[in-house]
Amino acid sequence: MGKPKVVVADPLAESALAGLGDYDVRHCAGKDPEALHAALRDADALLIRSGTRVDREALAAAPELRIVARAGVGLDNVDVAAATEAGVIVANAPLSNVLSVAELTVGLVIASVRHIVPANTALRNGRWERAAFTGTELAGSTVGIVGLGHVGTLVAERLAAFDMRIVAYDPYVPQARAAAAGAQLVGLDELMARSEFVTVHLPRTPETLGLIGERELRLARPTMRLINTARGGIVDESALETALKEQRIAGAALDVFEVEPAVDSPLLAYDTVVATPHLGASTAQAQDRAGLEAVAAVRAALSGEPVAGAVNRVPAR
Ligand SMILES: NC(=O)C1=CN([C@@H]2O[C@H](COP(=O)(O)OP(=O)(O)OC[C@H]3O[C@@H](n4cnc5c(N)ncnc54)[C@H](O)[C@@H]3O)[C@@H](O)[C@H]2O)C=CC1
Ligand SMILES: O=C(O)CCC(=O)C(=O)O
Repeated sequence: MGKPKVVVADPLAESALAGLGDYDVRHCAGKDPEALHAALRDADALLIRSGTRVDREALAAAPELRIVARAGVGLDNVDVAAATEAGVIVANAPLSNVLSVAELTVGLVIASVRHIVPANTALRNGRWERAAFTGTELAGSTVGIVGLGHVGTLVAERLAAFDMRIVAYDPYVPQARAAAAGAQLVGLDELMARSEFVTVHLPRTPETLGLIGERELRLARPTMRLINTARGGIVDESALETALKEQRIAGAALDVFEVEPAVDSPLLAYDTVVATPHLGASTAQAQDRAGLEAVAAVRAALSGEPVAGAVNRVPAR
């Protein structure tokens, strides 16, 4: 029997790749379905980040596959139900990068309200404009956190240190847990109406797609700034663009988009939008942790041991 075959379909930290030395490792461009399907033909394990879509077709192309290991949190790019039917373990690294996402979120809040990006652009273009870029202090303003899970809680704790009031919408979280994070649970409509900042920390599911749409944005204050470091599509981008165009909200800070790469997004045309290319997890520390956890999951699955981070149960093979 040869070495188990492990396909690496997205860029992973070197520290993680070092843990695959005793396997037959093949790299492929996971965003290209043809290349992915060809690489999966005799693969025992697949390592991915957010750039690779593991759908029913990809699973059908992988008859030997035993595990899909996601070096990160979101599993919206993996058809977990189809994997379970096919007897393939799906595992993620649920805490690996949440601190990095929370820190980027705080950065986007400040960048947005203090006009850091347009002020930088103006200065580089020879314009010393101070009055145009007057901002607002965070202290005393209200932030609405949509989704009070791992990232949402870290964001709440950090923004509380700026003396902000924290309200949160999450029907699955008990009041006591919200209170421990310094947040008051409210309904989504109340959150939209009360907040100067609304920050989204939900998984992308059929239930959350379009959760913040035209109706919700119409409840917002004209001073509201919307931050999304979770997933594109949870905020309806066309409704967001209309709200920005009509100046019904003050701005948005976006790390994620409905379609990525989002180089052609019409949202990029607005000075009131700060945008980053899905960088929430892009720190050295988060990538080391995510990659190492995903590799540990692969090693466990290929040796028939229990897989930490497995999100489904499949019969042992
Ligand atoms: N920008 C980036 O690079 C990254 C983005 N993410 C995204 O952030 C998301 C959140 O991450 P975590 O906080 O770790 O997840 P989590 O699972 O800890 O928290 C999600 C929260 O959303 C709540 N929720 C689920 N459905 C809801 C609904 N319909 N309405 C209101 N609340 C709902 C859950 O109760 C839970 O508390 C991930 O699913 C992922 O898509 C995660 C890591 C990196
Ligand atoms: O670096 C990545 O793969 C993106 C991280 C992410 O979006 C996640 O972990 O859910």
